Amino acid sequence: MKVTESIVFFARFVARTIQQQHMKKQVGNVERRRLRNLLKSLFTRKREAAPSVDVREENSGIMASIRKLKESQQKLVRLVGYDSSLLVPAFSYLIGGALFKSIIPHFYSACISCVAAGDVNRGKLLLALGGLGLSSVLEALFTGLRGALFWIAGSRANYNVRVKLHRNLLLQEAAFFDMNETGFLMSRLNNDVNKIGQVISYHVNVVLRQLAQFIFGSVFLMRIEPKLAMVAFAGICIIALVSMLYGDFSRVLAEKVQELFAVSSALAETSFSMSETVRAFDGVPTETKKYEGSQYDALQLEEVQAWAYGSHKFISDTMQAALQCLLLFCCWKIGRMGALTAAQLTSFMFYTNFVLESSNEVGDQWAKIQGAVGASTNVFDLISRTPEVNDPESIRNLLLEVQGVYDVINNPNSDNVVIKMKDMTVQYSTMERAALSNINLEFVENDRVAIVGRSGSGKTSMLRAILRFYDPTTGSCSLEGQSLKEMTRSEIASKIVVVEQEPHLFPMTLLDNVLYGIEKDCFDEETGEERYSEEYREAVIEALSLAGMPITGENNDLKLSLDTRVGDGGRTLSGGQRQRVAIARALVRYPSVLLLDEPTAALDSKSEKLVVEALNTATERTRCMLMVTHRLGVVRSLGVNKVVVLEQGEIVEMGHPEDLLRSGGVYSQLAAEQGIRSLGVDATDTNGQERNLSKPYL
Ligand SMILES: Nc1ncnc2c1ncn2[C@@H]1O[C@H](COP(=O)(O)OP(=O)(O)OP(=O)(O)O)[C@@H](O)[C@H]1O
Repeated sequence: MKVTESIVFFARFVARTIQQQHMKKQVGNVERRRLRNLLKSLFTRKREAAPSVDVREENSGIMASIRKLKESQQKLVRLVGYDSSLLVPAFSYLIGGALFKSIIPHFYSACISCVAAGDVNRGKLLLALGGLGLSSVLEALFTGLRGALFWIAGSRANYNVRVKLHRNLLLQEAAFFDMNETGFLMSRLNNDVNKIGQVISYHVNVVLRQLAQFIFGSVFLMRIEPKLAMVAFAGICIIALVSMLYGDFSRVLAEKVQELFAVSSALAETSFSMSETVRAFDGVPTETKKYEGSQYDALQLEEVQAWAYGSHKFISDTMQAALQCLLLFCCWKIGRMGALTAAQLTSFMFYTNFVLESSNEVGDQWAKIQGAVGASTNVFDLISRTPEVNDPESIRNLLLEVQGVYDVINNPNSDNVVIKMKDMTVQYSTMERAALSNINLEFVENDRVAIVGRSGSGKTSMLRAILRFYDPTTGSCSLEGQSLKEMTRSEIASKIVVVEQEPHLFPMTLLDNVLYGIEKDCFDEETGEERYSEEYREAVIEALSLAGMPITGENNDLKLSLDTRVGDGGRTLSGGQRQRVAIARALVRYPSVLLLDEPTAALDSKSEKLVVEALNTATERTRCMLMVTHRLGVVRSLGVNKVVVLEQGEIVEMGHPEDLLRSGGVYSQLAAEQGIRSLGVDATDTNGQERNLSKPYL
């Protein structure tokens, strides 16, 4: 029985092993195919992207590499904004260090000759030893200084490029962020910029040093034996050619690897930011698979990079060794003819090695620089990208002021108009149908407007157009008589404040959140940091109190203070509390326009009551309030006097809410679905607004 069990067990084991081997083979085949496709796509895409023959010729080969490197260097120098106080000493130490390093073999070979020949002249040996010691110390000193300065240069490059990139990314239009995920941009900001710093602090530093050493070494070689030196240079040129070809290949691969890392980091960022949804829907395997897939692609290409490096190293080292043998053979022949002394031959071989090592290092670093050039291309493109929605130029501002004066003279009533949309169409580039079509609207002083409509009708798009997150495709949108296109971001932000459905707070104090965007006006001598003055602090205390979130007195249940930190996204506060902080943010600013985006949608009835009260207070401080909402109950509680009903991006109804309720149109239909009926009051009655406010929400 035991024997049969063992046989069955063994048979099962063999079967399982065969099955596993088969599966492994299949996976291996799939992986190989995947890698092949990856590489194929890499180079076919490169070919597809290649334009006409002439241009292709221009863009291929070593000259193109040099040109690309030159362009990148020029951009880099412009971007990092170095001044001579750093560059001049750095390069001086570099040249000094290289010079002393190239003198060392001279004294070294002199010492060896004295020792090998058993020279009795003590002075000669001491001179050689002294020269060796002095040049070694000076070389070490210059190397240290050069290393430190290039390190600083690399760090400054990182700092400057990163700050400029961060700023330019934040300046991009909203549509840019629809197309580029946060993680993708984060990868550009961190990984790619790091590569640039590394190139300057290390690779460029090494290449320049080796290049200088190569030049000084070559001078010594030429002095000793010009004909032999020419043979050495010919060999070095061939090795350099191989290195350059490898450098070109390395750049293409590095570009792709950085791209894959950026994709991968976008995936990670999304999965972290949606961690609760991932957990709730047991999405860990899905997210892991996606992340693993993108990392795996990068890993495969990195392995290709490693093999390419290994092959290059093998080829160039072998060629170098062959060249050394050839040179030794030539030295032997020349030595036999008595054309060179033993000391000269020793010196020549030292310098040959010296020059070969330098050229080898240049070849090695060249490939790494090329790799970093690949990574930096994307960074430069992002830094130089001009946003499609941007501030007007100063000259246009001037023209506009003239136009503004003209408008005021010709249209004296325009003062009263706060927001005006004229034939405004908003179309997202990724959508075929316009989100808003041919909108004509005017909101005047004291208007309290509700924009309603079914999901996807274009309500949020209207708010975005007013905030100038997107420019109208045709037509215009103006604020207080001035086209939004002619206003700077800071002008718009000083006049329009938005309270979102789920306001995002920064992981800072309550004070900093309420005053976000307002510059600190005092300097704290104790801490040496900037801070807000007492007036600002008092304004925030008042705003928080008016927003229904007092931080002083008995009603401060949560024991909050201005310096309480609210955590990431404001997670230490409830939805209603976050909403009230956002309202306080609006209250301190006294904006011309208050925009509300579903302000009470995420709240329970108790919080809603508090938030509505706070919103009414905030609305009193503005010229005009505009609200997007699905919950029509809030239309009454906020005393809305004008409702705009949208359907498929067009205005289908507009008027006083009570009129619309009675008219039996789309609005009354939407209201009926929520159990809201007409109050039966005369909507044209000027006191109607106050009466409605005292009514319950629904
Ligand atoms: N960033 C965007 N890129 C492309 N299309 C968009 C974008 N935002 C909205 N849209 C499209 O524009 C149309 C209007 O969307 P919008 O968000 O303005 O509607 P909404 O009335 O606010 O909807 P909801 O009430 O569901 O929030 C929709 O068809 C939507 O798919």
